[in-house]
Amino acid sequence: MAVQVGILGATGAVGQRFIQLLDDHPTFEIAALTASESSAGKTYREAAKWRVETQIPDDVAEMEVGATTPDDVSDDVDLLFSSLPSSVAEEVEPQFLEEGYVISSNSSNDRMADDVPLTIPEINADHLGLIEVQRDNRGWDGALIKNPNCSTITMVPTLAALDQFGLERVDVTTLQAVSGAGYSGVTSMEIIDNAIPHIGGEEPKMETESRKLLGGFDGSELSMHDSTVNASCNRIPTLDGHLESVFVDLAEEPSPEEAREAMRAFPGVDLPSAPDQLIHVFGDDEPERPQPRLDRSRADGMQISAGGVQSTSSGLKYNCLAHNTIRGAAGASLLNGELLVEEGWI
Ligand SMILES: NC(=O)C1=CN([C@@H]2O[C@H](COP(=O)(O)OP(=O)(O)OC[C@H]3O[C@@H](n4cnc5c(N)ncnc54)[C@H](OP(=O)(O)O)[C@@H]3O)[C@@H](O)[C@H]2O)C=CC1
Ligand SMILES: N[C@@H](CC(=O)OP(=O)(O)O)C(=O)O
Repeated sequence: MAVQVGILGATGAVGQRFIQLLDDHPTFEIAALTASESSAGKTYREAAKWRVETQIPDDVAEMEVGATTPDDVSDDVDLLFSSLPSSVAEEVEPQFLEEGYVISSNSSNDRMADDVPLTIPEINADHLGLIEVQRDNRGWDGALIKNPNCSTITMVPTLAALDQFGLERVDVTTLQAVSGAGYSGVTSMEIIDNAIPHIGGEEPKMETESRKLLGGFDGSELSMHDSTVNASCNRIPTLDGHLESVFVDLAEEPSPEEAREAMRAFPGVDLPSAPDQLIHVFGDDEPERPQPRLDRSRADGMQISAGGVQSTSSGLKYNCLAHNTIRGAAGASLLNGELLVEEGWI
């Protein structure tokens, strides 16, 4: 039977991606859409300024948008996807959790909380065990699970693949697409013919979230991975797709080909929205790849790409890329929702 899902913040940039990705989903059926008070009571077609390249599915277009309160969401909804501004999510998500809802959230609040699973299914599905700890700590009947920041999720699968060689230090510089800032985040006058070498709050997120994702879980407590991570985050005038230049120090000295093979061989998961191969790796015959325009839509935007792998004096350097609003946002929450179903939490 279909799992009934709701989307909190359904009219926004990430909310629209949820609707696109949930169209014809084999397990999930959209049963509730919420947004701010100014959208509540309107049909989705009236409320959303639709900007995704595919059309609004007809059944969704005519659904009524509710306010973002538990009273406006039916008890029949089994799973909520959350794409609210984090300041709003911080206030509203606990109201739903107290009512027993399970939330797969893309918002950044609570990502680093000790009792909140921050999960990429291919990397650390075992961290879902924290839900028991969370329920004990907070007295919620529901459960809160987060996916990481879009720049973090672009890099972490490659780091997870290289950790078999003893990951000690990471230095990363990002080239991030404008869609990450939302539709009104950077103006055309600011970004055309330009690059902005600062994205507020982004660097600490990459430096901490990646160590939580790569860390261990002993059944009751998380431990952070003991590498050092330094990030420099930059906005450039691409629309979608974050490209990152990564330098890693490793305890061992794998050749570039061994590193490429480790990334290629990194296992995927058997979930409906997961790519068959998590990381697409370009060989040294294509040193100019990955590129945002050419590679962001691999496996419907769910695959990570890597290339340009070369040795350095202390390890390796390479480039990686992911679609920031799909693998980096709505697709990441969707995959976590599929994991919650697969593991019996819903
Ligand atoms: N864009 C991206 O690439 C990424 C975004 N994120 C995160 O995802 C979240 C959503 O981002 P994005 O979709 O770009 O944001 P948008 O501003 O495009 O959308 C925000 C959504 O939240 C709703 N909303 C705003 N204020 C309230 C409120 N007070 N009460 C209830 N609902 C409200 C809006 O409804 P209404 O239309 O009625 O105003 C809209 O549906 C953010 O936390 C962001 O940081 C994370 C990773 C990547
Ligand atoms: N800050 C990211 C997008 C984002 O909203 O991240 P987070 O989910 O950590 O708030 C970007 O600018 O590309």
